Amino acid sequence: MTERIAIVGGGKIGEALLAGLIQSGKQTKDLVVAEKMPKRAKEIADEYGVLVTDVTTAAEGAHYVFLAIKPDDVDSVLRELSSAEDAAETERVTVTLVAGLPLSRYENGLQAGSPVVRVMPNTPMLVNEAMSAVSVGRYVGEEQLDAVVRLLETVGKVAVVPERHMDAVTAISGSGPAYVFLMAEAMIDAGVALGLSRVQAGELTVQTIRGAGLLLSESGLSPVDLRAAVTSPGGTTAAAIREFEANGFRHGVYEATRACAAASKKAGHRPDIEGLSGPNGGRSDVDAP
Ligand SMILES: NC(=O)C1=CN([C@@H]2O[C@H](COP(=O)(O)OP(=O)(O)OC[C@H]3O[C@@H](n4cnc5c(N)ncnc54)[C@H](OP(=O)(O)O)[C@@H]3O)[C@@H](O)[C@H]2O)C=CC1
Ligand SMILES: O=C(O)[C@@H]1CCC=N1
Repeated sequence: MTERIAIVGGGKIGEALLAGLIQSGKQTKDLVVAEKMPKRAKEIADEYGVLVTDVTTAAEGAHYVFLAIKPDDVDSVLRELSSAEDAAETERVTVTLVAGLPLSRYENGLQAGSPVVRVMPNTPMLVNEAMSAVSVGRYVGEEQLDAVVRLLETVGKVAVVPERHMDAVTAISGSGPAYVFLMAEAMIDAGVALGLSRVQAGELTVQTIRGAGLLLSESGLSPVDLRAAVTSPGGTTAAAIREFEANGFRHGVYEATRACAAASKKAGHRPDIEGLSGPNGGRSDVDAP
């Protein structure tokens, strides 16, 4: 039997998931998207040839419902999903991609005993190169977890992590692509400042990041060894690295990822979001403030 997958939210990450699943061979008839913005709904339907509809219709008969919505939209979607609990024999697994919000939040919002998996993916999913970290809710069976992991593996790599690590994961792999793109932007601007054309600086930068990424993932060598191999004694790279260090590059990365993890943790604490209770906003995996 083919498995039907619903994606609620056709934004950036919802589209990345949809595109990745289609590229990996999923049939469009087994995919459905719920998107509330009419313009965006039409774009998704035209581009990918999938049914784009409302949450209730999308969830009907779906084996997996992926939530790719912003935290503020979660409560209303959970209410819709809960009241739309279908009569089908298949048990639906809810897979949330939302940053910050704990599993308990969904388990409390859906019907009692609903299986929920929390995932922190990233946008390279668009080209089947995602890094997805997965935490498992308490009502998820082994087969259900295996099935979600298999689905996510069609669009990249998957790691299963304890939920208490999700804020850190968000700071490294969830938001991580943005740091790399920021580095690319800065290198292109720097190339222009050194007299290269923007097009040429772009080509040099993109291929350098691509090549360095492949070397890092395929050579089996550590970043320390790979950097040392570029850094000839008394040479040009050493001059550049000295400036990076003097300008606090490493410190900047520590501080930026700390701020990111804190923002993720804060999302799980927000008292203004209904349904949260207790000092940890319903979370059992964080220390009381
Ligand atoms: N972007 C990324 O790299 C990553 C994002 N995430 C998580 O994914 C989630 C979505 O992020 P992102 O894709 O960037 O955000 P977007 O704003 O691009 O996408 C969210 C989409 O969901 C739509 N939506 C909201 N409520 C409903 C509803 N009830 N029914 C149907 N559609 C709805 C929104 O419509 P409207 O605009 O009209 O509200 C919007 O189009 C966030 O929670 C984020 O934490 C996780 C990992 C990486
Ligand atoms: O910026 C955000 O909130 C989302 C979560 C991880 C990446 N993007």
